[in-house]
Amino acid sequence: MHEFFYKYLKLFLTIYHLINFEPISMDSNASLHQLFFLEKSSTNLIPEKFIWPKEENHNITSHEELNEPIVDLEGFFNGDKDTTRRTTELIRSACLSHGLFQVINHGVNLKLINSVHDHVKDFFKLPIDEKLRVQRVPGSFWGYSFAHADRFTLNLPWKETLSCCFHENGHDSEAAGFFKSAFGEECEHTGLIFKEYCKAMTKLSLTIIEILEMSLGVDNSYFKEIFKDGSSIMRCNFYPPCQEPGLALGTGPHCDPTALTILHQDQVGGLQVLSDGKWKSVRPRHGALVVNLGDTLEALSNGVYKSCPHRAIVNKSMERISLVFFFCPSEDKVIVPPENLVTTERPRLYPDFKWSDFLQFTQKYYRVDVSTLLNFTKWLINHHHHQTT
Ligand SMILES: C=C1C[C@]23C[C@H]1CC[C@H]2[C@]1(C)CCC[C@@](C)(C(=O)O)[C@H]1[C@@H]3C(=O)O
Ligand SMILES: O=C(O)CCC(=O)C(=O)O
Ligand SMILES: [Fe+2]
Repeated sequence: MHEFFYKYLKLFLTIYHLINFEPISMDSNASLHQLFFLEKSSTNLIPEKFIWPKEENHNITSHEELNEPIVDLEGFFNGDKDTTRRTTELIRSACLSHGLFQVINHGVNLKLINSVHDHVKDFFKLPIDEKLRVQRVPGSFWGYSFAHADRFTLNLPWKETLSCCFHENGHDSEAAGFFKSAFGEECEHTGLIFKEYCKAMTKLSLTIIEILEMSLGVDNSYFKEIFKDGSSIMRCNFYPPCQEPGLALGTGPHCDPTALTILHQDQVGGLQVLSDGKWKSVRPRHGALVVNLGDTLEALSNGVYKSCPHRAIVNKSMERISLVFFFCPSEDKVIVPPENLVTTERPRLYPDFKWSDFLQFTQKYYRVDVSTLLNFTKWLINHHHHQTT
């Protein structure tokens, strides 16, 4: 199968060459991104579709680091009052400014994290034709996607992704079944590991939600209720090396539309946050997990806490993997901030909405960026206006 594919690709390249009268070599170092999008840029080494506007990709060489808190959760888990108060304060200050912090002693087994990384790496090393067998179909969150080329035509991200969904009370073997049916019996194990990882992430997400409730003085469990029975998204990003790291982006600037994101990055680094008008790097730390707030949490807190604007840059020589867990509310719960966060000085910032509608907006009508929530709000108001007139 593998050989057949490359023969086919070579044939395709030859035909392309004949049509274009251009010297083209089957360079074994050329990345798949290069080979798949043969529209050549006249001046650059990468295809035009991967080149982002100047204002998005500037400052790539700046090495300023974000000064986010590194929060140790051990004291909280042990029920230590003083430490818990300090933890809550630390998280509050990060959420008031840019919405990102890291956690250590988070209770997630480091062996499990490494094991997911190994499986993910093996998956992305498979020949492209095998990966395409589990290609994500539009509207679904299951499967493989290559530069999102099936969804977008411009500003393509320099990455491949593998995604799945996770529902606490879902079918026991959903992920296991997906891998087994796609790659055969021996891959059932990969699915089980994914499932275990998502379970651990859900547990940690609920812990963090509890701390966020305390930090906002919200009645215990108001937020928690909204997440009961929700279906979350797990996404693995693979960023191949890129000859023009200053022109491309691995993941473009955006805020996650979801509520809470727990991210594990390898030691290569590339995650950046927009803070005080500058892109700052989030330094990879062994064993730590990066937590950031998404738009749904900003709406839930009536704008008190900030959804974190971030992106991922690419690297000239190293590949990079990040494991991202997007914690989502239950589909039909209405996102309304609790009473104590709505006052005359701070009126409602966002209208009521259901997570299912917001998710649909991001998949059908809008490409997620740093202004998704604002534009969704406008869309909702417009939509409502049309329905009532
Ligand atoms: C609801 C979602 C849309 C995206 C996947 C989940 C959570 C985050 C979103 C995303 C990852 C943010 C960056 C841009 C995006 C297009 C991507 O690079 O994958 C986003 C996802 C998407 O629309 O599929
Ligand atoms: O890979 C990263 O570090 C960031 C990925 C990201 O922001 C996302 O998948 O939403
Ligand atoms: Fe993100």
